[in-house]
Amino acid sequence: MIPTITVFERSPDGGSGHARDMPVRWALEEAGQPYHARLVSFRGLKEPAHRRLQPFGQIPTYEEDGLVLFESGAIVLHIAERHAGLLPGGEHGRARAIMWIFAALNTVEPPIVEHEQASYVEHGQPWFCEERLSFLRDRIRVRLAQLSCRLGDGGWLDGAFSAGDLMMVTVLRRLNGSGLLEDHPNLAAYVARGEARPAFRRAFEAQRAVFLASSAG
Ligand SMILES: N[C@@H](CCC(=O)N[C@@H](CSCc1ccc([N+](=O)[O-])cc1)C(=O)NCC(=O)O)C(=O)O
Repeated sequence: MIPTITVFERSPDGGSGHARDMPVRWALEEAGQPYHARLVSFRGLKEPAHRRLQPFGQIPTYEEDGLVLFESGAIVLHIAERHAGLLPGGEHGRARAIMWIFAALNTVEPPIVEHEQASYVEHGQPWFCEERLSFLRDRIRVRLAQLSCRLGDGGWLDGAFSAGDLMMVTVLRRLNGSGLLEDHPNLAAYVARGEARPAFRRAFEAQRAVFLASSAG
């Protein structure tokens, strides 16, 4: 059975591939797995029909043979466990690849999202100030320096490309153009390497096509 994912009918990211259907699309493309994308409006996200799938009223969700999943990391792992190309064969390599999924979502992404929230959502709030943004950027810098040191001149985080790299590239590309990523040429090259993968390009163009169609309408 072909799985169905839910995606924004009109993504607030303007087709730049930062909404969280992107890693799911990318994983499905790496796995060579066709999928259906159900478009959900902002209003539809909050309606009972979608909340039965995703209690937080968000995308993405993943439905296949009666299974309903949410959380992009969990969906990527589910795909990776059932198709070749996203997790190494050996037990230790597999465990480390899963470790890197968590590192991306739990260690590297939080300061990035917190800085985005502060920049776009907290503007105008009494506590908003440039010092807070600067403090949050410094926290991102710490993680990027640590990751840059670990990656060194490696192609991927742990030998062959894995779901851990898919998630880490997804997280890091949110910093494209911020200057923070560019401060570490090996990280910028790592992200570009991920974005150059044919599976990434297919996923990116698919999500962008949805946005462009919504803009034409
Ligand atoms: N932990 C969940 C988080 C899912 C999530 O944040 N979904 C967001 C879209 S991706 C997050 C996102 C949104 C916008 C941009 N952007 O660049 O504009 C980037 C990422 C959503 O549905 N938001 C609607 C709502 O909460 O009402 C997961 O990983 O699946």
